[in-house]
Amino acid sequence: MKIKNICCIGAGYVGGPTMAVIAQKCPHIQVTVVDINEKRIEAWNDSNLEKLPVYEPGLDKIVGEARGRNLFFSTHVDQAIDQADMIFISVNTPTKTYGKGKGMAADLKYIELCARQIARVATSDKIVVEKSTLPVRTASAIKSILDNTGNGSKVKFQILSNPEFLAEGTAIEDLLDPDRVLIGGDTSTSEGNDAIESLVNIYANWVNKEQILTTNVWSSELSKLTANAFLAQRVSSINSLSELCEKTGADVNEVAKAIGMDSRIGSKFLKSSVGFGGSCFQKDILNLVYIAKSYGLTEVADYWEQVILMNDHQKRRFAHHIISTLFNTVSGKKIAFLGWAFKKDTNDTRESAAIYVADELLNEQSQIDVYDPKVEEQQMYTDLDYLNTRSSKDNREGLTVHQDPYRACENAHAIAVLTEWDEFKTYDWQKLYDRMQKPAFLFDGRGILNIEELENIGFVCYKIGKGKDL
Ligand SMILES: NC(=O)C1=CN([C@@H]2O[C@H](COP(=O)(O)OP(=O)(O)OC[C@H]3O[C@@H](n4cnc5c(N)ncnc54)[C@H](O)[C@@H]3O)[C@@H](O)[C@H]2O)C=CC1
Ligand SMILES: O=C(O)[C@H]1O[C@H](OP(=O)(O)OP(=O)(O)OC[C@H]2O[C@@H](n3ccc(=O)[nH]c3=O)[C@H](O)[C@@H]2O)[C@H](O)[C@@H](O)[C@@H]1O
Repeated sequence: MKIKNICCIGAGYVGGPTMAVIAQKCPHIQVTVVDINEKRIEAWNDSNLEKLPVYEPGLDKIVGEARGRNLFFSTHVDQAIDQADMIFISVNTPTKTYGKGKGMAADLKYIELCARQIARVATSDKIVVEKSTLPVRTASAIKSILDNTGNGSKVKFQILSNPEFLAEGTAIEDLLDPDRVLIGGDTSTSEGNDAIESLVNIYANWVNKEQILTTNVWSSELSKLTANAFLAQRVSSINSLSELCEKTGADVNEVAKAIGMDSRIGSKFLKSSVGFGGSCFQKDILNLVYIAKSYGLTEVADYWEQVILMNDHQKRRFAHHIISTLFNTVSGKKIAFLGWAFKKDTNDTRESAAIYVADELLNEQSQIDVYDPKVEEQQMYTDLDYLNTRSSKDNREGLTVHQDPYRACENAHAIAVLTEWDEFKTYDWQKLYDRMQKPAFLFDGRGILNIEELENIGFVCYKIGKGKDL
């Protein structure tokens, strides 16, 4: 089947950039991204490309090129579903906050709503593509809903799994030049194979065929959770050793380099940090743990859960190290945070380590002053309020947001680097030092600063994973 019209449900961090790239690379296909969030769609349609709801280097250029030509953003979900030959479901699949599986299982209510809506609205055959990250075997639930509700008895549906592997901050690079594209489908029927081929042909407009991998649906669904679990496990592994480095005089960056040169280990994803964040690692591992538990695989579940426990420990120990270094009290002391986003080059703050470190310090009555180049003030308060640790008013009193890093650090007792934004390395650190309380403490939670230079200025420094010479 030659695809002429694509609809994507969900205009978020995945739906927006993914569809923008498909539209740019396939000018012969009309792509409509729909969402129930009117504000988000308005922002995607804003004539000022700086106001797109997702900040990703290079995204504005691609949207600018394709929008209005063959890329559209709309709130008319039914209409877009009806007109499409292929529908991507790219809605959020957060961790459940209620009922069975609370705090672990993926909440599939948005997915189910999409499936029911597609079944209700569709008047012609459709290929439905799971783009969201889903528990293994979700496709069978989607199929059952599609076939048994709405117009399901009249129209035919094929379900594909096409998980997304982009990382935020490098989404456009990752989409334009992916390591692989994974497509799972019903390989046992000719209709299933045709559907797989239709999606392969879309990606083949810019991705080498050798990099387009086709599998059965279950392998595809499970590969996505597995990939995120492996990636997060590497971060927790190196972070666990950062603590041992600090105790023994080793330097975690040197250890990472030494092990990473072994081609069997590889050098990527070995950067020790204040803990991984982002909307997916924690949620997807918890989901994996839940699935393993539901099959009675206790050892498998416990093994992966440790990745999360290690990450929680890393965030907490960074906060506690600040407190103990500042003579065991931060009450009334000003601590400047450089960075709030969960990584550089994104405005996304979901599960960012900064939120949890701030929460611990606010519990100790610290005053926090934050500067982040891309995160908006309101977002920071929303993040803290979401934890429900204290009142909204107390969060606003405890945390002040700045547009200027030098202002944020004025009179601070300590600076903590929470995100690895490149611009932090270019600051006039002497100027920052001069404006701070003394002793001026610096806690580099990302290992990006030149500690020797800072110590020469007079800072008292801590760098994650760097032990002192014994
Ligand atoms: N953020 C990332 O970097 C990656 C995310 N993923 C996965 O992709 C999925 C989406 O993630 P994000 O884009 O980050 O989420 P998001 O929260 O940014 O976007 C999801 C959008 O779906 C919309 N939505 C929900 N239900 C809807 C409905 N019934 N009809 C229309 N719109 C609806 C929401 O309003 C929201 O704008 C998740 O399953 C996630 O695990 C996968 C790879 C990377
Ligand atoms: O499913 C998803 O959502 C995505 O999750 C991650 O992407 P993302 O969370 O956007 O960003 P990463 O670069 O993976 O970073 C995640 C967290 O780990 C931290 N990290 C990463 C690498 C590292 O060496 N050290 C480290 O602390 C980052 O600072 C960040 O907080 C995966 O890398 C993507 O392949 C996947 O598609």
